This record gives sequence, structure tokens and C-alpha cells, in this order.
Amino acid sequence: MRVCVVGTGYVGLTTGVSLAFLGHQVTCVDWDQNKVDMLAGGHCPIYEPGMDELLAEAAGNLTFTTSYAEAVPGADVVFVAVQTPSAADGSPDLRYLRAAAESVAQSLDHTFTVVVNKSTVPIGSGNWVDAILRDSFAQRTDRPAGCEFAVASNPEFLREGNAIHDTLFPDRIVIGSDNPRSLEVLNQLYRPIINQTFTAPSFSPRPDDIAAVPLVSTDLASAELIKYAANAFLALKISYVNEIGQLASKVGADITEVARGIGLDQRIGSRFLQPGVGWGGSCFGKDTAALIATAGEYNYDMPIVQAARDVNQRQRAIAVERLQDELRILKGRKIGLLGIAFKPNTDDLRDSPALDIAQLLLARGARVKLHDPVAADRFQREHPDLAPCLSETLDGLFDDCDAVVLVTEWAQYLELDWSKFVGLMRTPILLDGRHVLDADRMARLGYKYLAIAG
Ligand SMILES: NC(=O)c1ccc[n+]([C@@H]2O[C@H](COP(=O)([O-])OP(=O)(O)OC[C@H]3O[C@@H](n4cnc5c(N)ncnc54)[C@H](O)[C@@H]3O)[C@@H](O)[C@H]2O)c1
Ligand SMILES: O=c1ccn([C@@H]2O[C@H](COP(=O)(O)OP(=O)(O)O[C@H]3O[C@H](CO)[C@@H](O)[C@H](O)[C@H]3O)[C@@H](O)[C@H]2O)c(=O)[nH]1
Repeated sequence: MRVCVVGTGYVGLTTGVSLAFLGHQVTCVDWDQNKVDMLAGGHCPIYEPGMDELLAEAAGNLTFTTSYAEAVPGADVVFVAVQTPSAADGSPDLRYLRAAAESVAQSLDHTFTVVVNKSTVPIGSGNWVDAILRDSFAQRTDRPAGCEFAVASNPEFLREGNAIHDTLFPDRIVIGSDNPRSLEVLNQLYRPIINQTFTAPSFSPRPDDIAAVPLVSTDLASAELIKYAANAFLALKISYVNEIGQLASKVGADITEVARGIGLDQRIGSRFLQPGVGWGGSCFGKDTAALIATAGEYNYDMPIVQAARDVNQRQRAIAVERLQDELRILKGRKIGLLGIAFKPNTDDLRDSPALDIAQLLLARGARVKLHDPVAADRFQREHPDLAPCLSETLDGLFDDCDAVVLVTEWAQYLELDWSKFVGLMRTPILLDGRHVLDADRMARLGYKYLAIAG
């Protein structure tokens, strides 16, 4: 099939490259000339493991452009994968989606095109995009005869750092439309994934991947709500383990044992029960806020989702409290933060706990140093206010430090020669913000090991 993808960020790029790899003819359009130039030259503008290899494998079916007139005509499917960041009141800012829909409408010319919202968009956005498309199309003086289109929703569930795996081997595919023909087109498009009929030399299924991927084919509003409901559930699962973790500290229980003990109940499941400084990233914060904002439009409260957000924010403050309890005075102390990205294997800094923790420490008069193996350049570009706190080297971070906090569990940090750095510190306090280090080993190496929870 012929596919156009609007937006070459984490989602759009992964979608475009994966569909091209599966044999579809894909054109990706982005209004950012720099990104398009990089991608056209075979270089990936984001850090996403495996993306360079898949870009190379899919190159024959894939083009990049800034021109909708090159990308949209003839497409059977147009995916819209632009950003939908939070506005000040928590509701999603849909200006990028509106701009994309207006531009798509200017170039539609096919007998039947499905315009698919892949961005995470509030319930009702399908209808809204449909109205924008129809209005913009109606204003064209060059309207092609026989051109038809319909809107569908196809929410994306990929995790950054695992984007390609999650796209080729998803737990499910959700498509929603009030137009049956659109659902049929998307069903066809995704056949190779649903039936797992492709071979990908660079990517193999993992033991718990499923051989036939379930397809949830539903109405527009349900598909849109599935996305928010899934993210809110994952966010509250993490906040729940973090809330129990604080109680574990008080009663003298071990949260790692508690999480294992509850996760083995198959009704609960062991994933997303890793305690620590909590969730960050571009999705959980934004999407829980959007869900609450949508509910507000119906005069409905969502106290569970709100509590998940509050607990998550509190975890960041708890990291600082743990340091203050130990050091007594934070003013003038040098604190090193290991990891700036919101999780390992990505360079994404959006809503990263490290940024909040750094700001909280600075506000209490501490001197802060941050290190990241991948996101350092991006950190300097996107956070010039904090840029002087960057430490290019681990020696520079540990040197004369009063405490170090593991904020992001990069493999490089887990495999660190910790014995080498302990001697550089003024006081060897190590706060494990992700509950991933071996407490006994760290104590043997001379660290005073602290965890976020008991
Ligand atoms: N990042 C994730 O892990 C993830 C996962 C699932 C869903 N989502 C959702 O997918 C959407 C995209 O997220 P992302 O992280 O890929 O965003 P992103 O910011 O990485 O990428 C968006 C891209 O769209 C381009 N763009 C914006 N408006 C445009 C327009 N009118 N015309 C052409 N290009 C335009 C931008 O230049 C940018 O390259 C969001 O709604 C997000 O909530 C993200
Ligand atoms: O047990 C856990 C699991 C995760 N996290 C943190 O939670 C955040 C989110 O992690 P993850 O879900 O792996 O990353 P994202 O790339 O943000 O992916 C989420 O958000 C995407 C955007 O909507 C969805 O597509 C994915 O399904 C959903 O997992 C990160 O800060 C993690 O450190 C924990 O603290 N404990």
C-alpha cells in the first residue's frame, strides 16, 4: 500500500520505517527541514536502538520530504503522528494536529484515503479532524473529482528505547473508525504484523511475544479512550508500588520483596512494579493530565488518576528528602545525579525526574552535577539554564561529591566499576533512585547505600 506519515518524531519515524520495512511504499513528511535532511541522508535524528539498521533495511521503500504535495497524493493511508503537548490547563495543545490536518486536506487526491490519528488525542478528536479536513478540502478550488476520505484512530503503544520491537511485535493493535471501509484498509495494512508473516534479521521476537497479534477493531471514541486508559493504568501501577514503598520504609518491609510477592499473582502481573523516583517522559504526565481535563469537560472527577500524579510528584521530592535526612544540610553540598534521560535507551528529556530533582536541590542551595551517557548534548541544547551543571565525565561528577543519586538506570551505570569512584567522594553516600543496585555489594565497596523506599 502507499502510506504517508506526517511527523518524523519517535512515533512517526518508527511507524514509517517499520511499514516501509514490511513492504509498503512510505513517504514521511515533516516541516522540520533539518530532520528531513538528516533522515534523507540516512541519519536518525533521535537516539532509538535499532533505528539506524532498520532505516538502512527499509531505504528502498522510504522517502522523506517537507512537502505535503509530494507525500499525500496517492496515499491509501495518511498517518498523523505530530506532538500533542500539554497546554497550561493540562488539556492537549492540538495546534500541530490542526496544522497537519489542514495541510493534508490541501493535497488529498486519491479515490479513498484513510486519515489516521496516531498522535495521542483527546476523545472526540477524530470527529474534530474530520471536520477540519472537510472544511479545508471544501475551500480548495482545485478539488479533484472522485476524491474520498475518512478518519480513523490508531493509537500507538510503543515505549521509547523499545520502539521498533513494540511496533513489529505489539501486544495488540487498536484501530477505531465509524467508517467500515477505513477499518478494512487498516486491517490490510497491518496484516504482516497481525499474522507475523515477516522475517526481520535484526529484530527477533522475545519469549513472551505472541504469534498472532490481537486486533481490536472498534469505534473512534473507544479507540481514543483505550490509549489514555492504558497509559493512566500503567502510571497508577507505578505510583501504587511507590506509595506502598513509602509505607514499607516505615514498617521495615522490603519493597522489592513486596513487589515480587504481589506481582506473581497473575491478576496483578510483575511488570511496571519497579519502585523508584517515579515515572517521567512525554506521555504519562501529559496523558493523565489530558484524561483528567477530558473528564472535567463532563463535570466528572478522576480521583484515582489524580492520586497517581500526586504520588509521582511526591517521589521526586522524597529523593531530595532522603538526601537531606542523611546530610542534614544541603546548602553548599555537591550532589551528583547519574542519568538525565527519563529512562535508559532514549535521549528524551521530557518530564524527566532528574530535571525536577536537580531544580529542587538547587532551590535548597546544593551544588548539582548531572551526567548522562547519551542525552548530554540534548540536555545542553534544551535546558540552557541547567547546562552549567553538566558533568562530561564520571570522574568530574564523583569528585568531591557529598552524595550521588542513580536517577536513570543506564546499563553503563549498572556495570560501572563502582570501586574506582568511591574514593573520589567527600562522603560516599549513594541513593539508588531505581532500586537496581546490590545494596550489600555497594556497602562492601564502602558506599553508604540508601534507597528511595524500604
Ligand atoms: N514518544 C512516545 O513514546 C509516544 C508513544 C505513543 C504515543 N505517542 C504520541 O504520539 C504523538 C507524537 O509523539 P512523538 O514523541 O513522536 O513527538 P515528537 O515531538 O518526537 O515528533 C513530532 C514531529 O512532528 C513534526 N510536526 C509537528 N507538526 C507538524 C506539521 N503540522 N507538519 C509536519 N510535521 C509536523 C515535528 O517537527 C516533529 O518532528 C504524541 O501525540 C504522543 O503523545 C508518543
Ligand atoms: O516499573 C516501572 C516502569 C517504568 N517506570 C518509569 O516509567 C516511565 C515510563 O516508562 P515506559 O513506559 O517504559 O516509557 P514510555 O516510552 O514513556 O512509554 C509509555 O508511554 C508511551 C507513550 O504514550 C506508551 O506508548 C507506552 O506504552 C508507555 O509504556 C519511565 O520514567 C520509567 O523509568 C517506573 O518507574 N517503574
